[in-house]
Order: sequence, then C-alpha cells, then structure tokens
Amino acid sequence: MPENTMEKHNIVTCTAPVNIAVIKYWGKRNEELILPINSSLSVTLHQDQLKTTTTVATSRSFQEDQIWLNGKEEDITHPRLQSCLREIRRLARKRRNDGDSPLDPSILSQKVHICSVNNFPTAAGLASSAAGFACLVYTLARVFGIEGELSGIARQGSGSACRSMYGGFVQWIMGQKDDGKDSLAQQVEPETHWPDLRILVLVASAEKKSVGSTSGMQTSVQTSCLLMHRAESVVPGRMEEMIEAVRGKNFAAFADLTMKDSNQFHATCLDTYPPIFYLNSVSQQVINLVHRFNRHYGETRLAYTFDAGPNAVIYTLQQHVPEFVQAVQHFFPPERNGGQFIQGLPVNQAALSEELKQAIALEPMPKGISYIISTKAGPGPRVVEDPTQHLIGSDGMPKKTV
Ligand SMILES: Nc1ncnc2c1ncn2[C@@H]1O[C@H](COP(=O)(O)OP(=O)(O)OP(=O)(O)O)[C@@H](O)[C@H]1O
Ligand SMILES: C[C@@](O)(CCOP(=O)(O)OP(=O)(O)O)CC(=O)O
Repeated sequence: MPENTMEKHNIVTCTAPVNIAVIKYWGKRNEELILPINSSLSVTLHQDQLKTTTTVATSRSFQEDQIWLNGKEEDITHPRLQSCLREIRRLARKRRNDGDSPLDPSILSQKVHICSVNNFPTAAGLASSAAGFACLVYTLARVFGIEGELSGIARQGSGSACRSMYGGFVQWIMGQKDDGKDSLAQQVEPETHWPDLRILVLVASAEKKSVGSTSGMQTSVQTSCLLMHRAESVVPGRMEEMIEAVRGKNFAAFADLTMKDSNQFHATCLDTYPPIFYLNSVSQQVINLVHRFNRHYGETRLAYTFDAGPNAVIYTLQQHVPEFVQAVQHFFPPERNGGQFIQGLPVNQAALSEELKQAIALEPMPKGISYIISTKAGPGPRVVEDPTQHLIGSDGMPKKTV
C-alpha cells in the first residue's frame, strides 16, 4: 500500500438500528428486487442498545472492493451486496452526469473497503441483516454524496432493512409496480411519539438459526395457502388498524394486533411444507406467561412477537417493566454466576406478588432465557463524526481492534 493512501482515501463511518416488526413481512413476489407480498410495520430499536457500525473507505490504491464483517472477510460477490453497490454507484454517476455532485468525480472509479460490526449476535434472529444492510447503504450514500430516498436500495440488501432507514414507527408499503419503485419504507411516527413504550428482547438462544428467513419464506410462498390468505385478506386491514393504534398510542390495540400477527406468521411457518419451527419450548412458555399476566390484570399490559427464531421481543409500557422482569426471573431462573441478566436501560426492582405467581403457575425453566436487553424506540441511521471511531485504519485495512 503506498504511503500516501491516507490523504487519498475518503472515509465515512455510520451506525444503523435494528427494527422489530409488529406486522410481519414474510414472502416475496420478486426474489431479485426483494418485493414483498404484503406491507409490514415495525418499531426501530434504540442504537444505544443494538446497532451496526460500518466504515466505508475509497482509495485510488485499492485493487478491489472488499468487505469485512465482524472481523472476518466475507464474499463481496454476494448478489445482495452487489445490488446495493451497483445501485449506489449508478445514482452517483447520474448525479455527476447531471452536474450536481459535490464530489471529486474520480471517486467513481475507485474501489471500496467496507468494514462492519454488529454489537449483538449475527444471524440469531435479532435482525442483523436489517441493521447491516441499512448501515451499508446509508454509509455508501454518504461516501458517494447521495441524498434522499434510500430505502429502495436498502430493500435490495434485505427486505426488512428498508424499515431500518427510519427511526420510530415505520411502514414498508409493498407497492404495486413490477420494477419495485413504489416498494418503500415510510415513517409513520417519530421515535419521540410514544415515550413510555418499552421493548425487551428475551434472548433464548444466541445460536445461528436453522432455516434462514430468505429460504424459509420461499418455501412458504410455494407451499402455504394460509400465507396467500394472510397477505391478501388479513394484512391490509391490520396495517390500517395498527397505524391507528400507533397514532393514538392505544397500547391494548397495538399489543393485541402484534401478538395475533406474530402468531399468524408462525402459523404460516407450520403451514409450510415441510413445516418450519422457529418457536421452541421457551418461546411457548413466554407466550403463556404473557397471556396469564394480562389475564390476571384484566387488561393487555404486555405483547410478544417472534421473528425467524426463538427469541421473544416484548412490547410494554414503562410502568409494567419491573414486575414483568421479576416474573421472567422467577419462571426462568438465570445462572447464578452468569453475566448481567438485564442489559441496556436500567430496570427498577419490584416485588412479585403471590397472586401473580399463582396466576401464572408455570413450571420454572432454569436458564431458559440467557439475558434480557431492555430498550425503547430510537432514531434512524447516523453519521459518526469522531474520526477515532473509524473501523478502517490509515493503511486502508480493518483496525486490529475490530
Ligand atoms: N453488519 C452487516 N453488514 C452487512 N451485512 C450484514 C451485516 N450483519 C449481517 N449481515 C448479513 O445478514 C446475514 C444474516 O441475516 P439473516 O437474515 O440470516 O439473519 P438475521 O438478520 O439475524 O435474522 P432475521 O432478519 O431473520 O430476523 C449475514 O449472514 C450477513 O450476510
Ligand atoms: C420474520 C421477519 O423478521 C422476516 C425478515 O426477513 P428478511 O428481511 O431477513 O428477509 P430477506 O428479505 O430475504 O433478507 C419479519 C419482518 O422483519 O418483517
């Protein structure tokens, strides 16, 4: 690498959030463009707890495009990475040709080095592909001087990634066009809209999952008639109801829809042939716990939702968090000397009443849940201004600490 590499390379670092859908995306009508068979809606989680950080550098001295993910070099020829790179370079070229690019035009002929880390387990059903591709597209756009709508490009990395381009409450409108130009994410309400909403990620397993979302939903589209019914006759109405519940901060309506939609998504997995099982016995116990907790109080105080894995994500209001966390600790007793059971936003101590314990009445499952991440709704992708945070060093390679 020549000594003057540093002067010559452009470098930008950004972070992007995870999102957890409350109306699920499952099934594509176009695999290559990643166009869904139904609209979906999610909450963007706060980056103080869960985030991807990505640095992109360009230099005349780089021989080829390269990517390192969590310290390991990955295959840059992956079609979805190629789609994102191609679309960003295409837009950059268009800006240059239109004469409105602020950039040194030579950047368009330069190769990129991309280095990315997730501060949570990759491919464990914690939506790493969503944060990962949102961060990649956002960072590339900054490097290549592109502004404006980017969710349509993030979508081509991973469908759910388009929703991570915005903070707060976000819908992905499925669109109708064959070229996908109208299949975009849109913010419904910002992260400040519902300040007492809390999100708890119950990590049941940080193992890599058995059936990935991409192949799982392909088999579902091919074999499940329940999925088609869901997409055509159930989701359109639910989207409207969910937007209304979010806008009105109606927790009971939000929570009931969230649970029903998660259950229907897992029902379509069971209706897939051969069936796909993402929930395990711990997930089922969490479902029971939530319903019994709600029944005891005669109102919906908690909602669960599960993506393509066994980890439960709980939506609740701030005032119910301490008691729920106590209940989880009681029915899933953690390892004595295990690490911190509750990570993220601090949770106050609470007493667990005998009445509630008896109402829940589950057989305890020791170590069923490894830890809980406590978080809330948060903002969309951000540029990191501090140059010491770059993941790529002055030699153009990932820093040793990455
Ligand atoms: N920081 C990142 N930058 C770029 N790509 C990433 C990043 N993190 C993850 N990915 C890509 O996403 C893949 C994991 O996606 P996968 O859909 O299997 O799991 P998931 O996103 O954790 O779960 P799900 O989306 O089903 O909730 C990785 O193998 C990698 O290709
Ligand atoms: C269950 C889900 O999390 C599925 C996410 O699927 P992906 O976005 O990971 O799939 P691809 O588009 O094939 O990359 C539901 C959701 O996030 O809406």
